Amino acid sequence: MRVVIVGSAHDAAAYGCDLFLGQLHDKPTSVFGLATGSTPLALYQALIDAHRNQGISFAQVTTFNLDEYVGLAGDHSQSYRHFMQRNLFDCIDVAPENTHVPNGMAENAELACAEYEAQIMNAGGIDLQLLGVGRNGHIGFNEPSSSLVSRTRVKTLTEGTIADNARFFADGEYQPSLSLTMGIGTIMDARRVLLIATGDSKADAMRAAIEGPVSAACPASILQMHADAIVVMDEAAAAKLRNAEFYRFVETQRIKLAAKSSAA
Ligand SMILES: N[C@@H]1[C@@H](O)[C@H](O)[C@@H](COP(=O)(O)O)O[C@@H]1O
Repeated sequence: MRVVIVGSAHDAAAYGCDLFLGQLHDKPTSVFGLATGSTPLALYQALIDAHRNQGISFAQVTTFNLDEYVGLAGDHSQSYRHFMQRNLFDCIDVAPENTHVPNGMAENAELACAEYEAQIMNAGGIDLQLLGVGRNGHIGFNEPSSSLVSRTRVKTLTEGTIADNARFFADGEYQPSLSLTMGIGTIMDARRVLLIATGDSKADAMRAAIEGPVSAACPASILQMHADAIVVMDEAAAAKLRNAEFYRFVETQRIKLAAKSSAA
């Protein structure tokens, strides 16, 4: 696991944007796994800026989102489909038919989940999966106690997650308590995983994920078992890491090595 500590949320977004653009340069038909929530917004804006100001094209890209609320149609202002259209897809040249979000209105949710898995497989798998993290260490909507080998399925949200996400819903507005989410096994199948965490509310989750045991009690800890996982966080989210200085040293050495090999 590459652990990268940067100065701010903006720096974390810039680091993530570089990884996305590097992947896109190497493979214009890249398959990207995408996340929602407030953390990815700055990264998505950086991708939009790259499209608008550098002419970066996403026309051959395919995307799969981590999750969607059960019971919200794609045009509902609080659905994750609507979030993605508003915050990324409507602002770049990705082909609408190449963007995929689990169907929160599916008559048969189990079948919809199986179809989602098949779509990911038919696309050739995910090249780069973006993750945020919940304050309890959840990834996607895989809450603590989720099987570490789970696939896309319906999951019940914890009270804490519902409370954390209530800020996006008006008083009295229906807020779902169920979701369709890629499983932890689905996420781990991605060839590379990038988790971004910012703010002090994520410090406990990051310490558990990076320095704790691999455990369903902290789903993000599974990234310790991924061959190419990168965790980028700001100082606030890194505040409780015991070995922060070592991670900083390792990253500076990695950058030097990369510079040397590119100069060779
Ligand atoms: N399903 C999403 C997760 O994918 C996201 O990582 C988490 C944290 O969101 P934020 O980035 O707003 O803290 O919120 C929700 O639970």
